[in-house]
Amino acid sequence: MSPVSGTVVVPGSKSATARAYVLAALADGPSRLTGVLDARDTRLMRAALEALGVGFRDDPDGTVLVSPPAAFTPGAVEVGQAGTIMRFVPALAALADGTTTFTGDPEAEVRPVGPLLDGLVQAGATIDHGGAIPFTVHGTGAVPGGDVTIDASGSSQFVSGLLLAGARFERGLDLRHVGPPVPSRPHIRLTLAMLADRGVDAAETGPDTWHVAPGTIAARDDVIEPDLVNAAVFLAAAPAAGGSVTVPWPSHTVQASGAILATLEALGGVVTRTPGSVTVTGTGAVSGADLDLSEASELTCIAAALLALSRDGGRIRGVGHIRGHETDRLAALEAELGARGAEVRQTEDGLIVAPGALTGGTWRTHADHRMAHAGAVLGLAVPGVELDDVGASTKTMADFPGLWSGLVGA
Ligand SMILES: O=C(O)C1=C[C@@H](OP(=O)(O)O)[C@@H](O)[C@H](O)C1
Ligand SMILES: C=C(OP(=O)(O)O)C(=O)O
Repeated sequence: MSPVSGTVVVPGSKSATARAYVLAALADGPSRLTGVLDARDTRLMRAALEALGVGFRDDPDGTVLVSPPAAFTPGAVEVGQAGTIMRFVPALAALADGTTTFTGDPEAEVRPVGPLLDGLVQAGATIDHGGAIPFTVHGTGAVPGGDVTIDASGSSQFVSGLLLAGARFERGLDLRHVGPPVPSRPHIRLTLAMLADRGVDAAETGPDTWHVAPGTIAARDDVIEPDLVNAAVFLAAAPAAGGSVTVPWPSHTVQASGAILATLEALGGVVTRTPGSVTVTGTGAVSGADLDLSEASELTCIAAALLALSRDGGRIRGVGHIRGHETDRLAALEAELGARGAEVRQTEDGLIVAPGALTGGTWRTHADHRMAHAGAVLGLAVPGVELDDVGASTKTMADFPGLWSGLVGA
């Protein structure tokens, strides 16, 4: 593989777009959003909110005007595979007067959602559920709120899903987590930051407790940052193939910027920052590493692919909960990297990756966008790796193949 060289403009953040749509739907007036992600997850989020009575208007300048309804209407919500929809929208359905059903892809039906729904029930909502999709929310037009205790070790989105709507509960929300550590903490910080931007009095009040005061959520025009996790896929091409990749990168962000860049650096990338961009340079020699990805578990798939390309291999810790992501990512990585010749073993909270003589062949994406990214990264250094379904990448990027071939030229 010849070295890569180029700049990639990555679309808007999935996580920020989902929050901006939900908060605009809950707000006290219309919000204009710029730079939103247009991919499967966010299209389905719009459709879900539309089903609850929220208005969307796409303007010619690319901005989206979101108009909240006077009161949410009940409807049918299709989540696809999106954790953000299955965990963020139920609270809004509980604020509607009537019954809302939630259905999704077969892969979504094995993703955990029980603690979030139990939390809403503790807040006074009525929900029929068996801990997973499909489930039914019987809204009464109001949620009493108050004290809620859940185990959010399965997903930070259980916390975010309650915090986002907590101000609209009659008594607000006092949320406590009890259980093993909550993963993906930067995503909770993103939730709190976006609530603060909208005038909501919401804060982490202790290591595992959060308070949201009751009140209005102010409408706000907002500009969505690029998706830094998706940017990492392109940056990872530099250590995998050698060369240099630049992406626009906000100077100040509450996305997991530090964890993402530290991970790429640990794997052999040389990171250079300028105001507004990041460049990663590599030699094609990937470094072995022992990585704690509990703050940035979405990086696991590309990190495991890079470790398989390294001379010494390494370990990934702190990501046991990703067995409940779009697929069981630890099992999928063990299977696909193993099939290509790496020695990969699951641990309780991650993976041990020992390099082997890697060979080409079919890389199954397991209907998971981040598995598609991992296969693409691996294929830069291993001839003949073929993804069975690059279409899985449309979950969070409408045109990953176009952006990828624009960078790597194939
Ligand atoms: O709130 C969010 O936008 C997200 C939170 C994280 O979920 P987990 O806490 O389940 O890892 C992350 O992995 C997911 O891609 C997006
Ligand atoms: C886990 C992910 O997504 P979701 O928002 O569906 O949980 C992900 O994008 O890696």
